[in-house]
Amino acid sequence: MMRKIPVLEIFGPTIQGEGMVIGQKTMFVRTAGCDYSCSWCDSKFTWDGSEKESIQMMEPQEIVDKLWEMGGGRFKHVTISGGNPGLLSQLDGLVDLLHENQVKVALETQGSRWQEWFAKIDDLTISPKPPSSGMTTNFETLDFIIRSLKEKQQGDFSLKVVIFGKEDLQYAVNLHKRYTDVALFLQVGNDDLETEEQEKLVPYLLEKYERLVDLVMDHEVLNDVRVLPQLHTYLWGNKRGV
Ligand SMILES: C[S@@+](CC[C@H](N)C(=O)[O-])C[C@H]1O[C@@H](n2cnc3c(N)ncnc32)[C@H](O)[C@@H]1O
Ligand SMILES: Nc1nc2[nH]cc(C(=O)O)c2c(=O)[nH]1
Ligand code: SF4
Ligand SMILES: [Mg+2]
Repeated sequence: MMRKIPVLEIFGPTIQGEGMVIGQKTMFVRTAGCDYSCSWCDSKFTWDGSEKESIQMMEPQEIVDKLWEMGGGRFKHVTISGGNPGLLSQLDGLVDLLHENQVKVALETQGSRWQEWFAKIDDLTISPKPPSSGMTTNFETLDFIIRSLKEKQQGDFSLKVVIFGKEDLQYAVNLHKRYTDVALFLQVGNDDLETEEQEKLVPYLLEKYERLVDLVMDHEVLNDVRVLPQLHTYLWGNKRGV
């Protein structure tokens, strides 16, 4: 019997608000559970136990049925995020099933675990965590993942680092030097995860975006990077399921 997938949210269609395919119309499947506990995680509910009761154990076909129920004929792209979907070997079946239905598949993961099914992902974002997260990168594992992707990956992949300050930027610089030929995206960190006052959040985050752009413009190593905001926060603030 196929192992079921722990799912916390299925939503969309919406736009991918981050990274390598920003703006892409997509559905989201958010899995439960993470091996990290980033201080600024905007999806803590996936791993802090607060929504344990809402986790649904689903077969790939049930997830596909739900996607079609919600998205109808209005999507061709599904993003799997979490939590860390990279913990779940059983996502292999979901990726295949989506491809059989002519749907492209993206993945958001932090690069702490490898799964063979990563090689089949169309748009794969690896987002290693900088010092502000409180997490430590295992570079042996990350080297293995990047090497495996270079050898096997059928789609595109990129690195994305969330930046909260100068130490994080230095981490991104070191990452860029280590993996020079992998596309690198720098993303503005959101440290106001609680506010519902979107009219205040947007100018606050825009200001942070400008500061990050300034820092990157002045940097001699960061000459081939893309600097992005989390676009969805500009539209919907800290709202969930968008
Ligand atoms: C919630 S995580 C889930 C996927 C995976 N665990 C990871 O971290 O890549 C999705 C993306 O949101 C980013 N993210 C989480 N909290 C954030 C915050 N407060 N500000 C900006 N980006 C954040 C993560 O770095 C990651 O790139
Ligand atoms: N619109 C939208 N774009 C996103 N990009 C990455 C997200 C995530 O939480 O993984 C996310 C999300 O939750 N919503
Ligand atoms: S790795 Fe991703 S989901 Fe896990 S705690 Fe960090 S930001 Fe949150
Ligand atoms: Mg998010």
